[in-house]
Amino acid sequence: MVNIRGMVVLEHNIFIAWQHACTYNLKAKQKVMSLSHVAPALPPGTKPLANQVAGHKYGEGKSKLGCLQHIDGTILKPVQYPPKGQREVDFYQTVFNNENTEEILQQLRCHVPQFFGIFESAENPKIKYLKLENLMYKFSQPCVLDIKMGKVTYDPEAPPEKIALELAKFPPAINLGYQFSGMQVFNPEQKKIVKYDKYYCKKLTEDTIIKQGFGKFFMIDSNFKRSLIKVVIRKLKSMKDWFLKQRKYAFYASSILMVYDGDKKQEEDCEMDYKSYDGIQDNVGHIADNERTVNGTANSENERTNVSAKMDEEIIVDENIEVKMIDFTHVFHSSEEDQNYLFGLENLIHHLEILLQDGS
Ligand SMILES: O=P(O)(O)O[C@@H]1[C@@H](OP(=O)(O)O)[C@H](OP(=O)(O)O)[C@H](O)[C@H](OP(=O)(O)O)[C@H]1OP(=O)(O)O
Ligand SMILES: Nc1ncnc2c1ncn2[C@@H]1O[C@H](COP(=O)(O)OP(=O)(O)O)[C@@H](O)[C@H]1O
Repeated sequence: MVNIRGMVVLEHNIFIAWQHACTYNLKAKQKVMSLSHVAPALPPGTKPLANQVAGHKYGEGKSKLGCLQHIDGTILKPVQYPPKGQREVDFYQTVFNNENTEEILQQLRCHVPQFFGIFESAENPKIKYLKLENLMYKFSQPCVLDIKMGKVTYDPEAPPEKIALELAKFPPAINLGYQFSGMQVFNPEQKKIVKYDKYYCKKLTEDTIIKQGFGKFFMIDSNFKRSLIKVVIRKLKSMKDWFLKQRKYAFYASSILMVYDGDKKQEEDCEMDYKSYDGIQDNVGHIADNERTVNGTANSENERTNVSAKMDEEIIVDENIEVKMIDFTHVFHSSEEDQNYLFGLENLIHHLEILLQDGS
């Protein structure tokens, strides 16, 4: 049966979007084409991504397209309308192209989810998906935080209307260089997930983001996860090192996703002496600088064993949290330092260090 009211609303929406397209650009016109009032059939072995905290969700929004989870442990992210979708496809295909031997691209791989190619299902070959590592897969109760990076979140091709929209979304981003898009935390005492949606995130300010943002994510009030925060800081510093070296890309509106298991007790005594870690990390496979004797040679076999034992401990803690860059729909080629992203990254590191100092 034809639902007249639904049809009228849909036609009205298409008309509004069409007007928008005329005043904006071709990109918006292509969006009109992808408007749909029904969710597409799910490819076999998939379901809507559970625990997704931000972005396009399956069955919702204008396109009804969203991330799916596959039983094989990957996620399928729909390729979005042009040019957004193609930019993200190009990005992953370049970074994971085994024939490309550029060191800077190979170094980027550890900071993004693994990419397993483009997927399409026989049922609906029009919809293409990026097949990606599911960063939540190994966790039984994932606590998830999506942080959108950059003081500027509109790309160089954005029309004035999109610029205005982005500036209005979260004005403190100009000073912070990042913003929370969404998060969820599992409370083990109450055995329930607490969700903080985009409306909660938009209310955060420069003054509240450390305690009401990161503090909630790491459950500062009940079970403050110091060891996890230290690992996050280290991973972010490693990301920063990559950004200081790279002159390939400018990342706009890209996110950092953090995931840990809310059901797992994070052992404080798993922590190693954090100060000694940098030396170890920079010399993987070698003896750390600060573990050497004054004449520069390693003390003894015992010390070698100590260092590798410490590294093993840290690796265990390291695996307890994922910190990866996601969402590359607004990535552009650039031969300059990405100061926009770096500014946010530096603030992020600094704010987590403050949380660590003041939190307990
Ligand atoms: O087209 P854009 O680039 O403005 O994309 C919008 C996104 O902006 P971003 O990619 O982050 O710059 C925008 O992202 P944010 O909310 O800013 O994180 C939304 O996802 C929006 O979808 P919807 O209107 O909420 O269904 C997105 O709109 P649609 O892709 O759904 O049209
Ligand atoms: N590789 C991944 N592993 C786990 N969850 C993911 C992954 N990629 C995205 N997500 C989830 O989906 C959300 C939206 O992802 P994103 O790539 O930003 O999509 P969009 O382009 O629709 O905004 C993230 O906030 C996160 O919750």
